[in-house]
Amino acid sequence: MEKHLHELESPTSKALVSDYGAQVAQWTPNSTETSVLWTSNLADFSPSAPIRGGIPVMFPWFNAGRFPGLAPKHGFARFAHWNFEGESSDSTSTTATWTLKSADLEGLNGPEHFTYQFEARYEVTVGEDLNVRFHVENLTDEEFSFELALHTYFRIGDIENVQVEGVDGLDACNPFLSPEHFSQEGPLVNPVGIDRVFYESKPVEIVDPVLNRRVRISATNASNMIVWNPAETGAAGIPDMEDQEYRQMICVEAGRIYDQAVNLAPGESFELAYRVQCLPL
Ligand SMILES: O=P(O)(O)OC[C@H]1O[C@@H](O)[C@H](O)[C@@H](O)[C@@H]1O
Repeated sequence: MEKHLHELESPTSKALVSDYGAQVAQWTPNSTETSVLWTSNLADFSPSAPIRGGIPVMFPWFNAGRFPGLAPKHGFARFAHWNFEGESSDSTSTTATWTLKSADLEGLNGPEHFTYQFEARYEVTVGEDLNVRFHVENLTDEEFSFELALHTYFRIGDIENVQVEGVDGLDACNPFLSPEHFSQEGPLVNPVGIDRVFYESKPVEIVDPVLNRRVRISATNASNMIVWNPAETGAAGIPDMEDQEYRQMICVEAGRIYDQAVNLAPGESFELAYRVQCLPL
C-alpha cells in the first residue's frame, strides 16, 4: 500500500484514508462486502488529485466560493498533504488524526484567496459507525469566514431505485437552476441528476432496496445538506468517472455554505461532526 494511505481497523469496520486531503476513501463494516463509501473505478489514489469518491473535505470555500471566481474548485484543503498525527484504539474503535496548518500550504493553488493563519484538525473514527470531525481554529488577529462541506460519495445499488428520506419540509434550493427557495415535499425518489442544497441539516437515510440497507447520515453544527448526482451527462464530463457510474453513487453532504458560512473570531474554533451508520433495511 502506498505510504500516504492508512488502513484503520476496529473489531467492527475498517477504513482507508489518504494523507492527501485527509480523504477517507473507503469505509467497510464487517457486515458488508464492499465499502459504504463509493469510489470510481477510475479513481486515482496517487497524490496527484483528490480521489474521486469517499469523503473529500471542502474548505475554505465550496464550489467557486460564495463570491464566485475562486479556484481551485471546492477549496484547497482536498489538494493539501495533511499531517498524520497518529492513531489510537480501544476495545470498540480506532481513531486517527490529521492536521493542516496555514504554514503547510506552500506550493498549492488557492491559499492566496485565504491568507489567514489557521489550524485544522480532522479525526476519523471507525467502529460500529464511521465518525469524522473537522475542527478549525482561527490563529489570526482578525475574524475570518469560511465555507465547509464533507462531500461524501455513497455507494448505492441503483440511482433509479433509491430514496433519500428525512428531507420532507426542509427549505431547499436548486442553485444551478434557480435562486428560488422551496419547501421539499416528501423524500428524494430516484434522484438522477439532482443538485439540491438544503438550508437545514437533519438526520437523513439513503434507503436502498437493491443493496438491502439503509445508510443513516447525521451531522452536528452543519447548516446545510447538499445532495448531488451528476447523471450521465455530468459523469461524461468528469474524467475520473465512467459515464454509467452515476447509477451507483449519490453524494449526501453536510456543511456550512453560502450565507451559512462560518464567521470565526480570533482565537475561536469551530467543529463539524459527521456520522454514517449502515443499517439493515
Ligand atoms: O468534480 P469535483 O470538482 O470533484 O466536484 C464534484 C461536484 O461537486 C458538486 O457539489 C458540484 O455541484 C458539481 O458541479 C461537481 O462536479
